[in-house]
Amino acid sequence: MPILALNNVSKSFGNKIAVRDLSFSLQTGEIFGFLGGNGAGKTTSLRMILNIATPDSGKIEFFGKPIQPEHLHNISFLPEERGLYRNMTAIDTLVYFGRLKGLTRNDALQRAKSILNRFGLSAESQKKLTEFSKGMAQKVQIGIALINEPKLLILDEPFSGLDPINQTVLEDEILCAAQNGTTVLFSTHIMQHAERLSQRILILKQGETRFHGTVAEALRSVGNTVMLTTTANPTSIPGITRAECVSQDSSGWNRWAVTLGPEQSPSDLLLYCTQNALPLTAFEQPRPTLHDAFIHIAGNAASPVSKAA
Ligand SMILES: Nc1ncnc2c1ncn2[C@@H]1O[C@H](COP(=O)(O)OP(=O)(O)OP(=O)(O)O)[C@@H](O)[C@H]1O
Repeated sequence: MPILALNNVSKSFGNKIAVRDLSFSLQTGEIFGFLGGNGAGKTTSLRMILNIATPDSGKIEFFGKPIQPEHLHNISFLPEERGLYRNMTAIDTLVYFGRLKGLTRNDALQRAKSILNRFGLSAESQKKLTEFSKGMAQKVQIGIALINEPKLLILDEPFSGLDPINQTVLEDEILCAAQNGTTVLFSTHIMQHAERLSQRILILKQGETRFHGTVAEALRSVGNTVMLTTTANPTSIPGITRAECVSQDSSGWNRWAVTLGPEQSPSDLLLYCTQNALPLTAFEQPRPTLHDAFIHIAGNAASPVSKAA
């Protein structure tokens, strides 16, 4: 049985459809990337999952049932809008939330110390949060989400505001939690995190699901792109759907990004180039990234074959 299942969930604000017919389910221990541009509907969806906002239609179930108060001990949420009791110390804050989530005082204290240590905050454990920087306070808030070792961890933009070292610490925490059986649902604008962490992703655009599948499937959707450095204009080569001159050289050797149609392979293109004596100094096939796939899926519609600038 899935830990969480959404079926055709929709929500509007006035005339604005924030989320339309959202459906997905999460299995134990998986890391699911919930992606979309600004205003795509990610936060609204996460708020509906947590019963903070009510869907207009559709069904959301935890362990096969509508959300119940007892589920809340097994779910943690890092909201996009962070807020803490600033007059408490870091350690007291973590222990307080650990106790609220049902831990004994001793367990809460041990876990709080371990979390502060992992996030490099042991020396600051007795300092009040008023003395903390934004990023340090965010690490405490992430610690609050982790302290009960939840079955489902929901993180809204967890990497924003963290420096690169702490982003890596958080990636490791997410991977470690998943290895221990926690299911992780996280939203992000930073595709590198989603590519490294997620088994499956969902991409929203203006409330609509544009993609739902594995990272490998998303990468395949970009299609084959080949980089050519040539003095010729490749726009008329048969089988290519798009050719964009990405840099020009005064000697006439221009670099082109060429997208191949579904029937065309890079080796077909290379054969065509050699058989037709196309002057070439470079022929590269870059691996697409999730960033490329995201732009392809959630960006503007692909433009037709474009000529050199
Ligand atoms: N309380 C609200 N009242 C009116 N409109 C809202 C409200 N909350 C969200 N919206 C609208 O719903 C849409 C989705 O917003 P949401 O905050 O879910 O997007 P998001 O994907 O989390 O965006 P971002 O990445 O910028 O945080 C937006 O058009 C937003 O203006």
